Amino acid sequence: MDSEMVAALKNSHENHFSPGSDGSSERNPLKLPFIIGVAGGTASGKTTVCNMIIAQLHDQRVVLVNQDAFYRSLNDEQLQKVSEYNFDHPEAFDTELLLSCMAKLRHGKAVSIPNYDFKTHKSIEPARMVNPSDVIILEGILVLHDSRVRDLMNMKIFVDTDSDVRLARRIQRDTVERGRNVENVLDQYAKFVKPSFEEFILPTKKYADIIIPRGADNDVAIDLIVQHIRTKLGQHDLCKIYPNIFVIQSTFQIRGMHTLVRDAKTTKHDFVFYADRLIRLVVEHGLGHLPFTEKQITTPTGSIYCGVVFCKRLCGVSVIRSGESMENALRACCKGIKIGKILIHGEGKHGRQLIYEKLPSDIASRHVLLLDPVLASGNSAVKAISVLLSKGVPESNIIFLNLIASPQGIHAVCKKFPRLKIVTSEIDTTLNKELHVLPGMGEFGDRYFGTGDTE
Ligand SMILES: Nc1ncnc2c1ncn2[C@@H]1O[C@H](COP(=O)(O)OP(=O)(O)O)[C@@H](O)[C@H]1O
Ligand SMILES: Nc1ccn([C@@H]2O[C@H](COP(=O)(O)O)[C@@H](O)[C@H]2O)c(=O)n1
Ligand SMILES: [Mg+2]
Repeated sequence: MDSEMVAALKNSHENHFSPGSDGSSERNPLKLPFIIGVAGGTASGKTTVCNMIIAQLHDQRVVLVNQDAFYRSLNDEQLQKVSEYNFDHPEAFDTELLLSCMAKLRHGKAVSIPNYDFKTHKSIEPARMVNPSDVIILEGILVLHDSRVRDLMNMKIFVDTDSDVRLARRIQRDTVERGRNVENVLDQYAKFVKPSFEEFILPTKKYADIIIPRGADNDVAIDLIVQHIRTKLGQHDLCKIYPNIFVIQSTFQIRGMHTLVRDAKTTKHDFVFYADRLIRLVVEHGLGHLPFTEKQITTPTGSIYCGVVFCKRLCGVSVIRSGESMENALRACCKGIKIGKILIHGEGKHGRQLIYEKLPSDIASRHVLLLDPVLASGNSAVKAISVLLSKGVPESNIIFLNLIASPQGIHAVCKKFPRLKIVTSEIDTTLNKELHVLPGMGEFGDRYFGTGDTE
């Protein structure tokens, strides 16, 4: 990943659109759209980056709103002295109109947006009708300038392209598409565009969650952004429906590890390395859901530190065989933890049978961390959980840890066991006919233990 890429993706806290449980993308009028702001200097590639994001999000309803549409039309007096007009100043835009259009779109209403003409410096007929969508991308040089506009956004992006490259592109574009000559472009650039970039646009970079160096050339950044939007849209609903599903906060580090473990070309060695890293994160996160009591200690400086101690009566239970890959991480975090095993048989939609179990005799009095890296249909998980309950483990004492979970698996487990907790690192899109998770990561056990075809 590019070292310059800043990825402080924030938790969005509102009720966004997400696909239905059947994967359809019917709009639910009660959901708010996911709003992305894309700022950056002139000709940095904002419009091009947005079009790439839209193209890649082809299964979502996405709409692009350009801040340019909200340029104030020039009057005759201003037109006579157009070379003295600063189009790069925040006042050049009708931000009140932009806010009212965004408010309507945000609440699911179609809106008419002005159609700005760069040749006549005026809005022209016909205006553009924009329909409400699941994702709204607001793009323009100053979209991160006004705090009221920024506050609407769930994700803020700054496209950061070298200024010489931008000037060269601007000359090319404005002479071809915006009716200018080279002299006009250079004069305007020196007088207004460059100083306003430094005064108003560049300072808004600090508000960005993501900075994309090299604009549209940065395929990796665009791909990661698209994946993140998909994750947000897909995940949000399930987390709202089931308060007992916990998805660890997505970061580009985590997405990078998922990219490696999901890649069919990844070698066994790398698969194990990155799967282990992800497992460790999930285990640590899962342990954070155990009950704790407060404890004060004295540090070597003689100061008091108010801390916590976690419940010690634990047991890991791995679902053979993939779940055994998670045992080491659990042992590394909880010294001497007891580990039990459950083997379930049955494939596809057919029923599941318990083949073997080896559990501590006092398991009923322990908190159980159930280990299985992939939650697919949920059939095996439901069986394994039923075995634990039959041994007297209270449902609320079970934390089910996995790396990826399908929406179907989450529905199956969370509906039946609302008091148990699931901790996972990503929620995938769906299951295929064979009930394998998509996009998934293939046969986890084969890839981890080297029993498949991969090297
Ligand atoms: N990565 C790129 N390589 C080459 N040309 C590009 C690239 N990105 C954008 N352009 C071109 O540069 C010009 C400005 O890009 P655009 O996306 O319109 O920038 P902005 O919306 O930031 O002003 C356009 O003519 C576009 O086709
Ligand atoms: N009548 C106008 C209006 C705007 N500009 C310039 O457009 C730039 C913003 O558009 P980008 O696609 O480049 O982001 C801005 O820098 C204005 O100077 C113009 O020249 N004429
Ligand atoms: Mg543009």
